[in-house]
Amino acid sequence: MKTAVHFGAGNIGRGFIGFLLARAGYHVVFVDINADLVEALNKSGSYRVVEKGDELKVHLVEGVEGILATDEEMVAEKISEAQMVTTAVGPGVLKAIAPVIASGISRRLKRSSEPLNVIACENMVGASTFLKEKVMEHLSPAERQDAIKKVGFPDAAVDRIIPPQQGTFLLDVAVEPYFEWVVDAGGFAGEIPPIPGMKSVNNLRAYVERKIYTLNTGHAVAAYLGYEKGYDTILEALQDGSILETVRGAMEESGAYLTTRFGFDKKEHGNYIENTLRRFLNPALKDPVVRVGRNPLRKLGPKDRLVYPALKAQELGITPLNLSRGIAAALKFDHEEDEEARKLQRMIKEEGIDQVLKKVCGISEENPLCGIIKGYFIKIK
Ligand SMILES: NC(=O)c1ccc[n+]([C@@H]2O[C@H](COP(=O)([O-])OP(=O)(O)OC[C@H]3O[C@@H](n4cnc5c(N)ncnc54)[C@H](O)[C@@H]3O)[C@@H](O)[C@H]2O)c1
Ligand SMILES: O=P(O)(O)OC[C@@H](O)[C@@H](O)[C@H](O)[C@H](O)CO
Repeated sequence: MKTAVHFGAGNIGRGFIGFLLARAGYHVVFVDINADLVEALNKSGSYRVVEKGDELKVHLVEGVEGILATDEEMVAEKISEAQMVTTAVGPGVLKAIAPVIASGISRRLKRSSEPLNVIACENMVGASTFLKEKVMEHLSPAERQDAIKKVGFPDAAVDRIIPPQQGTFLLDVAVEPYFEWVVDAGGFAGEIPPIPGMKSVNNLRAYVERKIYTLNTGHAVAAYLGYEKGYDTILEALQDGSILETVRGAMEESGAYLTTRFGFDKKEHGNYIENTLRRFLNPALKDPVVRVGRNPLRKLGPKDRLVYPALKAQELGITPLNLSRGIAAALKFDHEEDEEARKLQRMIKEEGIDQVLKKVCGISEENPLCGIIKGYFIKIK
């Protein structure tokens, strides 16, 4: 039987990637730092994915197991026997899992010449390429030469909204019906494995940028403006007409960049925006604004969902007022339970807003955006 080792038995791990891999006939080995999840996976060996759309659909995922991430010996051994390694741990964790992936690859190269593919399924442009760089740092020069031929790291775009779970059974996952997993066809080692639901394309960059700078852009603006106004969920935030208008405006500003850069048809892109908004408004998804706004330092980064499209729109001669409004709200995100939010607020207090815009967002004082964002920031109570 084919084996897939998946890092991160969280929402995307169980509800999306692990689910598709198991459905394609892989024995899925979940690696996680959460001992309760690992224990539950080993105890039951199965869980349910519940699609919450107009109607309810329940899928049973069977033949799965769990390993604690700290059991590095076992993790490396499983990787050495696997055909696929996937991740959904969050972009900030990729560096930490690179050594054990390298150790598994090193063992495998000694035993087999079969190809292995490693796909980082994270909200980050070029996540697998980044993971590859980190993994290669832990291989010897000879292993690196070998790995370049036998181990693929295709980049990917992953899209399925999965909020935190509220059910009574720890492993069950409630998901929206929609999903899209798109992978760079040119990045695979060996044949592209046939996994129903995974689409391989030659223009991945267009897919991944469209997803992150549309869906995640709009989502983040909704989360930060919603948090600012005291709403709990994305649905509540978007039922506020003024927030909906800013969210749509921000997606249109990033859309001006995306349609110019990738040649998407403007009408079709408009439909993509409206479909995305409809997904945000799914009443069955109780998606907290604090989940969608999590890790504000990452989300305010120069390549991430808010600042990058704002700078790109600016290059086209557009003043991205809605994105700037979203950035200002993100800078105010002070959710106590979020470590990055606490750090961000400390930085603003100690270093001032100009320094934070420069250091975190890559927006210099000379850039007119700096003044626009500050103008909004000052007005937020
Ligand atoms: N939830 C969504 O709607 C969604 C959709 C598309 C993409 N994503 C992306 O998928 C990734 C995962 O998101 P999620 O919502 O599933 O998060 P999550 O918090 O539900 O799951 C992450 C899992 O990774 C585990 N983890 C953390 N450090 C680890 C380590 N060192 N080794 C192994 N496991 C570790 C955590 O314990 C957790 O179970 C993120 O990059 C996110 O941006 C999320
Ligand atoms: O996962 P993050 O923190 O990068 O972003 C939060 C949400 O926007 C995100 O998880 C979406 O729900 C997801 O990207 C939908 O495909």
